[in-house]
Amino acid sequence: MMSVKDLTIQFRTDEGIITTVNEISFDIAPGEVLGLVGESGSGKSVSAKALMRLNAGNAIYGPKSSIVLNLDDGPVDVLALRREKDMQVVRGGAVSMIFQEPMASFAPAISIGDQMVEQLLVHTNMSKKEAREHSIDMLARVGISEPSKRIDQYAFEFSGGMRQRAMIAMALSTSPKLLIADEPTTALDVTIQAQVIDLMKELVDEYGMGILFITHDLGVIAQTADRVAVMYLGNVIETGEVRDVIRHPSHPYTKGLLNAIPHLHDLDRPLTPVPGDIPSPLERPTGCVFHTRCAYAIPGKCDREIPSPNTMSPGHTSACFVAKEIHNNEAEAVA
Ligand SMILES: Nc1ncnc2c1ncn2[C@@H]1O[C@H](COP(=O)(O)OP(=O)(O)OP(=O)(O)O)[C@@H](O)[C@H]1O
Repeated sequence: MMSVKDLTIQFRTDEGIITTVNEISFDIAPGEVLGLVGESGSGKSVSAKALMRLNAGNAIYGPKSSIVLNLDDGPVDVLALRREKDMQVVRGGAVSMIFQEPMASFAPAISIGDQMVEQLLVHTNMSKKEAREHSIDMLARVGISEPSKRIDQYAFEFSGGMRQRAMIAMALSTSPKLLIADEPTTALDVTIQAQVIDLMKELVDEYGMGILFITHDLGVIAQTADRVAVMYLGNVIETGEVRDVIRHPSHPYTKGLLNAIPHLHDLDRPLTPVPGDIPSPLERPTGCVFHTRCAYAIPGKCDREIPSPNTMSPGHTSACFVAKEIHNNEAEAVA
């Protein structure tokens, strides 16, 4: 449904041109949840914003980059959209986005209902009355009680969890084909986080839409996504079915992310986070971008050559020179 190929995103800055996303490719099928995971600064949000053409004006898309959204009435070449009016299809129409901070989605001085109705008037053929009824239905659908009263309230009158639900209701009210969820549960406490994740899963089943779920937390990805793409400094370094990647991580970075997650059944297990910090995009390392933090780095090779994706199993690839060894070791450890 959404197909991203060789997407490169650079920004013009005072310090020069920086590359924040480097030739990444991924597809999302209807009813599928693709998790995009990586540390802060790895390029997850700028990739997601590209799908909605929401990056700032200093963004430059590489000449080979392609983003195609397949709709019932034909494919849309997202990067070729020029007029603001044409971009509406990927901004709240066929593509919707929910954010970590729901206040970012709601204007503080306009009631939740007026905002939901306005969005429906822009993106659908509904009358005002139909739009209001549909909005009330959507609020009820996401578990907000007394929706016909609540709809006239303002975002500040809702609790954090309710605001998150209202944002999901608003994002889904236009029946998008693709929902982009950027750290939607990070700011919530764990019980509400679980409720929101369950709700999103139900809605995927019910509406058959695809979800791009962005987070730095592989634990959340394990609960939500079907497939995962792990990003590091603008590159997708490992991708595959979630279970495959979590059981047999085949890139040192993915292994590092997994080693940093506490396990409730083994609280004595030491947590070993990836050492060091992600380099600035102004100082992209040569060779494999991860070599400066990698325990497996081979001097003279990893700092010079760029590893291509290696296939570990169908659909599971890792861009690392020692991917096979890591994969096999992990397989033995699990056995
Ligand atoms: N308009 C811009 N001009 C210059 N650099 C930018 C611009 N927008 C984003 N960047 C840079 O792009 C890089 C990737 O940012 P991005 O927000 O995609 O990371 P992220 O993986 O989503 O991190 P986080 O989890 O913190 O949101 C960062 O170094 C950021 O500073």
